[in-house]
Amino acid sequence: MPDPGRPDVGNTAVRWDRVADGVLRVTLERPPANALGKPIIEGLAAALDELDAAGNVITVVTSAIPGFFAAGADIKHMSGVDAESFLAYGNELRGVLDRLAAPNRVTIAAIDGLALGGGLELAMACTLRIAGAGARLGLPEARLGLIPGAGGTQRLPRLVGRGRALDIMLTARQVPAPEAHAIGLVDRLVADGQAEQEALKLAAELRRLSQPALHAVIRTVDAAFDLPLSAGFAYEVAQEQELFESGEAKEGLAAFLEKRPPKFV
Ligand SMILES: CCCCCCCCCCCCC[C@H](O)CC(=O)SCCNC(=O)CCNC(=O)[C@H](O)C(C)(C)COP(=O)(O)OP(=O)(O)OC[C@H]1O[C@@H](n2cnc3c(N)ncnc32)[C@H](O)[C@@H]1OP(=O)(O)O
Repeated sequence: MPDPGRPDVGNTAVRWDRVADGVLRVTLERPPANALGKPIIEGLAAALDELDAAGNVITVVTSAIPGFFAAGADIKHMSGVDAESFLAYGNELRGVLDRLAAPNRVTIAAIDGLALGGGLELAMACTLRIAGAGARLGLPEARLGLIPGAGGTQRLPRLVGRGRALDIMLTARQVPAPEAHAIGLVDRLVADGQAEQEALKLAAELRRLSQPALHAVIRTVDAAFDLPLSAGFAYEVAQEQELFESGEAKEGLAAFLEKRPPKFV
């Protein structure tokens, strides 16, 4: 289990700490708006290295900046780099978000405040999103002559459907959390300012379940978007078979019959 820490003394933009057995909190803190420049990109990469080393942890990604989850890619930096650097940093950011989205981990974005552009793309790379009632989410890249370039055009339609995704990206508007919850962009809507607390509570609940089973659920649900139905059913069966032959199902079934909590990995 990783100790509380930071990537290195020089990087204060991302820190992580264990808040319960098997639950890790990754906190973004880069004033004034958690812009996703190098400090956060590199900090997230270091936090992911720790997560990979820790194995079965549930991760909550949260912010220590009042009013912001993250305001997107760093405009101040973007306006000063050439196309090659822009592409390179974009690849770095996309790479980190793709690692975050890996199906062998459960991540929960705790959103209070603004999650815009790359900040929302970061949240959409998480397994689940919990938002406080005052949060606002959007992909306003069109205001800058850009498009969401860190997975937003692919992940948003999968969450809310083509029409709503186009509405959000074409209008570049901020979606209030209650609307985001109603359309499926946010999975749980909580009182304003309570997203992190609720995310940590959910993380502790999920950690008591079989992590291989949770990872298989994520893999199988994600496969549904890429496979024809019959192939999706076959993939589901294969995942079920693999779990049934694992120690997890044997432990889960035995624990039920013995009326005791299961001891999962
Ligand atoms: C060397 C590293 C290079 C890193 C480059 C990035 C990687 C490359 C990316 C490629 C992949 C694309 C990924 C993504 O899809 C693209 C984007 O995310 S584009 C950005 C999208 N986000 C936005 O458009 C939001 C921009 N911000 C706003 O609209 C407003 O600031 C706000 C959030 C609505 C808040 O408005 P206000 O309350 O009026 O407050 P201010 O505007 O004064 O902002 C306060 C303060 O925060 C600074 N700030 C806000 N957003 C950003 C930002 N995205 N980047 C940098 N700084 C930001 C703002 O400048 C103010 O700072 P201050 O002036 O006080 O110093």
